Amino acid sequence: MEAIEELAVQPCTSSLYLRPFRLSYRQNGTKKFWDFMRTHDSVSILIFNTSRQCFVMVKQFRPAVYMCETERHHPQVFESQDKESFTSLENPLPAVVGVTYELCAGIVDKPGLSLEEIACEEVLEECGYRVSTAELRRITSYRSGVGLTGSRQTLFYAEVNDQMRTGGGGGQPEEGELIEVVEIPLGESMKFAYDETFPKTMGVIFSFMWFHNNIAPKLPKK
Ligand SMILES: Nc1ncnc2c1ncn2[C@@H]1O[C@H](COP(=O)(O)OP(=O)(O)O[C@H]2O[C@H](CO)[C@@H](O)[C@H](O)[C@H]2O)[C@@H](O)[C@H]1O
Ligand SMILES: [Mg+2]
Repeated sequence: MEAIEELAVQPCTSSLYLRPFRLSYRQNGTKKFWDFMRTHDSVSILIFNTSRQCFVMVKQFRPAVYMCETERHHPQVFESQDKESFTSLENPLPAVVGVTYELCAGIVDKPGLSLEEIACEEVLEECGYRVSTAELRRITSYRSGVGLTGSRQTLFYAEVNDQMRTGGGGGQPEEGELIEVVEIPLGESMKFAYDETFPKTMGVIFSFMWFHNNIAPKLPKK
């Protein structure tokens, strides 16, 4: 996962994944505008393995996170205004600065499928567990970015056990996905949640707290 080479950055002029727009409007008499992006909604799934009393999560290289870290070290990296040219990155930072811990998640980009069906596909592709839609519990949904995208993420909970594991997960190689499945033991989960040395999404922290409030009190005592 961590052999990232031949980095080059370029302005994005057209994309399947995001489209920038500017909305102009008048609010209580004041003229304003706001720049935003259209992106896909997403689903994410908190997975708890009851056989091993651990959370099943994914770890992956995130270019956006990597480039934020890169800009801190090389502030000029985004400065080129030329729409065509690539800026090659000399002496790139190690890829590990762009690797984050996340819930299993995926974008909602298949019009024929329900959120639950997409969630089950992601659990299988990314983590290797076969879960049916009836086994998912909807926790809630929220806006994952109100300033720039406004997109909605729906969070589910799934309990799995070792018998439901049908493969290693790891994402879809044909889509270029390279995902490492990681297990966080229940007993270490809140320490992990607040340990800033493990870069992670807010969904991880929120869902661990949800689990501790809603599921942990009802777990059979071991
Ligand atoms: N910007 C991009 N550039 C190039 N290729 C891209 C891309 N976005 C998606 N892809 C391609 O589409 C695939 C989609 O993967 P997933 O459906 O698992 O979404 P992901 O978990 O990355 O992000 C989803 O889930 C996370 C976690 O919640 C949300 O933050 C996020 O908005 C949502 O897209 C990627 O592997 C890649 O091939
Ligand atoms: Mg994903």
